[in-house]
Amino acid sequence: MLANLLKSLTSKPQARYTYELCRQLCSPSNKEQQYADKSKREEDDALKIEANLFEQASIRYEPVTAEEVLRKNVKQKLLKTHQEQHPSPKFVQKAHKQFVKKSRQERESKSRLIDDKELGLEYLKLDLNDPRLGTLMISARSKKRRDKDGQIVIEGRRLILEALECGLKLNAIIFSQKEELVDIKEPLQKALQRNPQCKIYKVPHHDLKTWSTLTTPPGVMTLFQRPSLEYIVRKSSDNSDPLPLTVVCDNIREPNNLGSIIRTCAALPCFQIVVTKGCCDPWESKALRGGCGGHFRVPIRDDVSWENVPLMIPPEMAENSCVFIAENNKAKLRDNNVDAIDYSQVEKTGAHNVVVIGGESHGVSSEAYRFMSTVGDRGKCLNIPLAEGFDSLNVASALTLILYELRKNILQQDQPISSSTSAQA
Ligand SMILES: C[S@@+](CC[C@H](N)C(=O)[O-])C[C@H]1O[C@@H](n2cnc3c(N)ncnc32)[C@H](O)[C@@H]1O
Repeated sequence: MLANLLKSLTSKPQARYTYELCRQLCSPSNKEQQYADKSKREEDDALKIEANLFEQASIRYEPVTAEEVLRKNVKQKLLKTHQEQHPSPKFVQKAHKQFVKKSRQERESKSRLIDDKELGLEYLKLDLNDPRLGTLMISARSKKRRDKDGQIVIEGRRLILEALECGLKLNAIIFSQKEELVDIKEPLQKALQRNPQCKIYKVPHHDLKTWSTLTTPPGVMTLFQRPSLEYIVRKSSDNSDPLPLTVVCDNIREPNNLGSIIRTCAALPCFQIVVTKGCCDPWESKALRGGCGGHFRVPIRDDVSWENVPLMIPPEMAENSCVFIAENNKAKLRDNNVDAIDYSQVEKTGAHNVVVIGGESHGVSSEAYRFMSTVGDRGKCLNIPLAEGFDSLNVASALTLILYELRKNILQQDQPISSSTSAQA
């Protein structure tokens, strides 16, 4: 009975030690025992050497005696308990992943597919904080992912209609109130026929608020595929004859301002917009909102370095191009040793015309002045006179005035600057 009790305890290290002690005490003769111990030690040593040899080799060492198997199991059990009490970062990461996966599966099983006959749409109703919404929105909100995946976020019915009208590919519709879709259900249905993979989620308004960039988010948000430059170039020349005007945005950091600039350029319409490095992202949600659909109608060349700006001028017109800088800053004019003329006094425009507009806090850069100097006398600084005490106009307002003045000149002028005039210059 005692032997059985002791054996049952051998799985625990302390009990095993007690068992060994008892076994020694209960042994018949000390000499016999010493002999048995010696041979046991020798056997243990031999096994250890064998184990070490196997550890070095590619063959795995496996215990050969029942006692060793027992010892190995105890060791593994202790190791497991230690890992549970002091988990490694890798273990924690794996456990976290499993947890996220499990909770996602649980949520997915909870969400319901709704076939809405009134809207003629089939959508998934998601619970609060469903990770599928987060995954979708992160890809469109980060600039890096936006550039990679080419997705843009468009909020509000009016802008969504603009995008649909311009034939952009619809990738997702996220809404919180069904009423928001009633008015636009037909164009939406048409867009869905073009892309049946489009995801449609009805989400709690709180979730929509979390991902909206607007203070009062409308109840509907969409993800569209950003149109390619080639697509817009084709569309813009199909729709109307653009004026020979390129607007270069220099240091524009405010998305609302960039949006307004794009809106004006599309309204004119200009030939293209060049957004130099250092400006904000024209495809950012606020800029898109400020653009009122202008983004889908005028070609935008984004993230252009100043050394590449001259390459943006159509080559066949490069010889006969004018460069205009909108300037309000007298110190900069002095530093660059140039005079400004009144914006309404432009006498001649070129076969192509570049207008540079500066940023809210930095104004026009020195690179812009260097660029203007490359066209000699066909480069001019334009100033809009302001009342005493006023430094400047808002960038979009200043550009609008200058562009419409140049438009008047271009339309009046039948012929581009003659080569003799430019030679005289
Ligand atoms: C809001 S202003 C700020 C300029 C900046 N703080 C500076 O002083 O250089 C931004 C840009 O709008 C244009 N702008 C504003 N007011 C103007 C004016 N009165 N005449 C010509 N351009 C003007 C210029 O291109 C200017 O760089």
